[in-house]
Amino acid sequence: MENMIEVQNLHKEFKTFSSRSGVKGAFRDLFTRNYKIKTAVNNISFSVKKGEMMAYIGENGAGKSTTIKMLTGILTPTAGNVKVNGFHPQKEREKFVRSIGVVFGQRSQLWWDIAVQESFRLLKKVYQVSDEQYDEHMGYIIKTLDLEPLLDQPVRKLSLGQRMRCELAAALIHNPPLLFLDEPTIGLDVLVKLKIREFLKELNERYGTTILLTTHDISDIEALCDRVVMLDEGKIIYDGKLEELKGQWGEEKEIQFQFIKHVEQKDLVELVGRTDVKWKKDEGENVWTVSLPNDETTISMIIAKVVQSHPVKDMKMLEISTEEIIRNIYQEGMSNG
Ligand SMILES: Nc1ncnc2c1ncn2[C@@H]1O[C@H](COP(=O)(O)OP(=O)(O)OP(=O)(O)O)[C@@H](O)[C@H]1O
Repeated sequence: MENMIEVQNLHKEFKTFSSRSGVKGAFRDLFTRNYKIKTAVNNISFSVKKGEMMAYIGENGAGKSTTIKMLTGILTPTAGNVKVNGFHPQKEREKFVRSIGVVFGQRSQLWWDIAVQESFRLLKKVYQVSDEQYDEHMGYIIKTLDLEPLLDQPVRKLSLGQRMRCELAAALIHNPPLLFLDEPTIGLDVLVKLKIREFLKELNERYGTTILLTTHDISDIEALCDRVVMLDEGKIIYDGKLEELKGQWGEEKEIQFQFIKHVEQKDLVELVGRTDVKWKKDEGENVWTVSLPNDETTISMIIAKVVQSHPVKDMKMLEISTEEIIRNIYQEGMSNG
């Protein structure tokens, strides 16, 4: 089997009921309820190859979680077919669950009050992992994620970054060939993010683990995924390489300046005097953002000019979020779906 995930014409609708107001309304609700149909995932098809690392992105409410819930067997599709690691996630639930690992940012696999080590032992039992397998595989995971100092701590005492590393380890106890990650680096500081990315890359190389992740952090995708599937209002609007997607918006870069003193827009515009360099006022005192062509000469020229003429308190390159990519694609009318 070449594909780890096969999705055909997958569709999910939610029925949401609304209540009518007043006594009369409540009375009428007794007999007929008003309901609306919300299509969360709209007839999508895609497949993921064994060993592939794929980013599944889209704005809030695009339908990412709903898709992943169907792929992991938590939700039943309204229509369509799903095959994951050779299983039907709902029909063969028990066997299926043993073949995947899941890390959902908000939900924890670990028990709050007991030591990390104890949680690992319980999960080892649940997944029926042999001692040898555990020692070999988890020994590697614990070492690579640097968990040794955390093993005796109760989970509630861990920082977010420490907990995320433990969650990852917990999801991998049975060394599943497929890993689902929902926002694995959200809220983490840069060093922990880097560590987690490094780890996932290594895992993929060592075991050929297939990884499907959702993220709002473009650098997660850059570091890990060759392929991006982008969802909008339940439909796939892009499926391809990040490079090509970047080509559609990558010509622009944004830099944010916080000036020490008040600055007028016309001063900034005159300073640079180019039409492909645009300034906008941002929230915060004396904060301005410039968008400009993404080439090094232009960028350093503009930074030099600005800093020479207006004392700067702070300056940062803005990371482009996937939301912006999507917005840009719309604005430029480049969606190909
Ligand atoms: N149980 C539910 N009942 C009704 N509507 C739902 C339910 N779950 C999701 N939806 C709706 O389906 C749409 C897709 O939601 P989903 O959670 O899949 O989006 P998402 O892309 O994961 O967003 P986010 O990035 O915010 O997690 C949304 O409009 C949401 O309101």
